[in-house]
Amino acid sequence: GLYTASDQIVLLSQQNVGSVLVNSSAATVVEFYASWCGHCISFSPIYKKLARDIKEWKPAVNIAAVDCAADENIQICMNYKISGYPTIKFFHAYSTADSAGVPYRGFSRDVRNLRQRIIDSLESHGEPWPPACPPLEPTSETEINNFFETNTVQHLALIFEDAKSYIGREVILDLLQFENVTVRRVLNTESGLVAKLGVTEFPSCYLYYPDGNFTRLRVNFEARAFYSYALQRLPGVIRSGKPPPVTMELVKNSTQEPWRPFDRSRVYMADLESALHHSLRVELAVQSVIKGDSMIALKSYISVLAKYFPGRPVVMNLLKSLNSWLKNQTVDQISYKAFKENVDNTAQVPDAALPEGVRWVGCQGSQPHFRGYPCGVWTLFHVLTVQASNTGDSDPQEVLTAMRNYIHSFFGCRYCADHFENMARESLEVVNTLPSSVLWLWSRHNRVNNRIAGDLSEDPYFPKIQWPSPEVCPSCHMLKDNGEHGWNENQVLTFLGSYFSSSRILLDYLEDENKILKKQTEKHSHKLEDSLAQKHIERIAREALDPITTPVEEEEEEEEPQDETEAYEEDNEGGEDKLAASDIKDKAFEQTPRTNAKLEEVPGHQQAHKIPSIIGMRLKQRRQQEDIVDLDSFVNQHFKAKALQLAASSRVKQRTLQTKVEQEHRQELSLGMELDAGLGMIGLQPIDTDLDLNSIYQGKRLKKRELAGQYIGKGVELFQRGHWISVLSIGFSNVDISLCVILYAVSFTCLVAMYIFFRNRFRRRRVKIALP
Ligand SMILES: Cc1cc2nc3c(=O)[nH]c(=O)nc-3n(C[C@H](O)[C@H](O)[C@H](O)COP(=O)(O)OP(=O)(O)OC[C@H]3O[C@@H](n4cnc5c(N)ncnc54)[C@H](O)[C@@H]3O)c2cc1C
Repeated sequence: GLYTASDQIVLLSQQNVGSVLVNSSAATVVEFYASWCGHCISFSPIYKKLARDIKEWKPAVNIAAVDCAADENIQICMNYKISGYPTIKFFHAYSTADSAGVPYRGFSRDVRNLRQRIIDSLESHGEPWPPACPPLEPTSETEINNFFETNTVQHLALIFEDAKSYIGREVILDLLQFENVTVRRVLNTESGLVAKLGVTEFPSCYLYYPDGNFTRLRVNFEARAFYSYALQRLPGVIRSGKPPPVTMELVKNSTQEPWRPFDRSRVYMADLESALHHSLRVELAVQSVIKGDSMIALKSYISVLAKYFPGRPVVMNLLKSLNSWLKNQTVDQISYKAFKENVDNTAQVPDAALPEGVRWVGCQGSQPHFRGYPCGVWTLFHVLTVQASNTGDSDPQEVLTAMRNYIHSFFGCRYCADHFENMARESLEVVNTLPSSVLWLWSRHNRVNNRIAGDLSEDPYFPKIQWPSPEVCPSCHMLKDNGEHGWNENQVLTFLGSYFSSSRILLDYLEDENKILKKQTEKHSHKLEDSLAQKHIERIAREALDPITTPVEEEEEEEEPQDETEAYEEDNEGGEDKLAASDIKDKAFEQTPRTNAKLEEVPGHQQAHKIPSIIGMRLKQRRQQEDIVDLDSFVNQHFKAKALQLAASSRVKQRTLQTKVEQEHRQELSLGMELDAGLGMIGLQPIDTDLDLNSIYQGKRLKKRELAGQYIGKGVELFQRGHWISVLSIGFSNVDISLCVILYAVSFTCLVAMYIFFRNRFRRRRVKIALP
């Protein structure tokens, strides 16, 4: 069909037609159309616009449509005697089942005329007046004088106008979903009231209070949109069913974070960085492997970020290194883990980091579930479109396409993603200039605002409005010749250019760059330390898997490195050489998937592998410790022996069952069990086989490596537990063991000597007694 549910249009079908059109509390306007009909296609944008325009009238009027070209709907269209398309019919509230609706013959292709026609239809409803529809007739002085005797609302708004004007009735319906305000229309012929309030302009709007005081409503233009906007924002006026916003409560808001005061007319870098953090470290993490469309989306997203994000140098360095790494990926898929290592800058590109965690400022919500990330995404892409347009020579669709793809592939709210995709499909291709790309995103964002205004997801402190409001940008709004509200797009463009410009972005509440880098270095120190420990175990496991090409003594013969950096580098190189000789011939255990080529694009990358001195020191200590831990080596040898046995059996199995994935799984399982048994033999608890070594297992030998990895994983665990292996919590050294052996030998010799001494003595005594 030509419409979707996101168009604020009820889609009629055999299932719902009865409940929507028959005995409903709301009146319904229905378009009967055929999706193949040219007139219907060209009318559909007007009908959608009408639905958006009178969205607030919903309790009184629904907008619906039915596609008569769909087989399943033919019967509906026959029942309503539809003979041409498009046909529009009005169904009064509480219509009966035999009602055929009132046709709008020769209806206008103009939203304003259609809206007024709907008001005429509503007014033509006989008695009793439907309760869902507010009174639309003009009020009188007597009624106003007695109004507060029977009503408790805070505000009474009076719209003075002539009899032909529809503004009063439109505003009454626009305020239908709001509490604490009542709107009535007063005709210019109501001379008593006109004189009492001194009204000279028609239309004009006055607020009338219980004590008889009154004040004129100040608006930029005396028109429907301005009255409605201003009245909806009066103090105490709330959407039905929403809690009233209380400023004090917001300051002690219900989120865990302290409230950060902010200027609503500015963009905050903290929001943009928070959006990046959430997007790159949380939202993308859902896909463990990024491939196909997602890979294209990710590349274009990171590319526009690297190009246009107006970030701090430290963040820009990170985005650029990430972009070059992604660009150099020749394979059509990557693991999220590999990507994340780059986001966390494990290669330690100098002065490059993305702060971790979120600090919402302009995107703070009054409750944890409001605002935050989606607000950050919108803000981020508005900033990017404005930045791109400032460059002057970019592809007008570059940022929008990146956004479209990102939202399509990754945005967690799938419902939102589908709607956004519909909008993009509908009109993105018409964007052919940089200013039009800025305006496209602004107007589509406003469509979303219109659609979700009043939804549960709306933060009552930050209501969805058609943005920017007349207060924020008066010149963006204008009155068209027909009295309708219009946008002055040139002014809007100027406003957006300034609002989202990099020079106006506030840097308040940002984490200090040095702190971010320090935190990152500390994190990497721990990671490197762990990886060195892991390398040690890998070596043992490799020896276990292939003792012929990797002599066991090799480790003992290694020379002490000359300095800390060397120690790390030698260790790295040695590991790779030995790998080449081992049974696992290809580079299964490369520690970082990042290639050097990509780093070259980032200034100063040469220092990337320089390890912090703290790591080197720990490395030295570890080597010295190795010399005295004999029981460690005992455990390692024991493990080697066990691993050797298992590896031999795994090789045999693998040769015969190479391609049978299922059987490999079984094999892994049994190996795990055997290994657990082996660990049991050496007095350790069986350990989890769930060690996550995916990032170092690449290429076609994945399965084979996984098997080896099981051993290495176990080894790492063993190493961590057994490096200082203890019996009854006591550590033993060479000297301890030697003393034990000597003591044992001495005590054994003493016992033997005593035994011989006493035996000889007893023998001699027996000989004496036996003699006469
Ligand atoms: C692509 C996308 C699609 C979404 N679709 C849906 C959906 O279908 N349903 C749903 O419930 N939620 C949807 N959301 C979430 C929703 O739009 C809001 O982001 C969310 O409710 C938070 O609202 P907010 O009050 O922070 O303001 P947001 O709408 O997030 O706006 C953020 C900030 O941008 C500025 N702004 C507002 N309007 C405009 C504009 N027109 N142009 C430029 N700047 C503007 C304002 O300063 C505002 O504070 C979507 C989000 C995104 C990113």
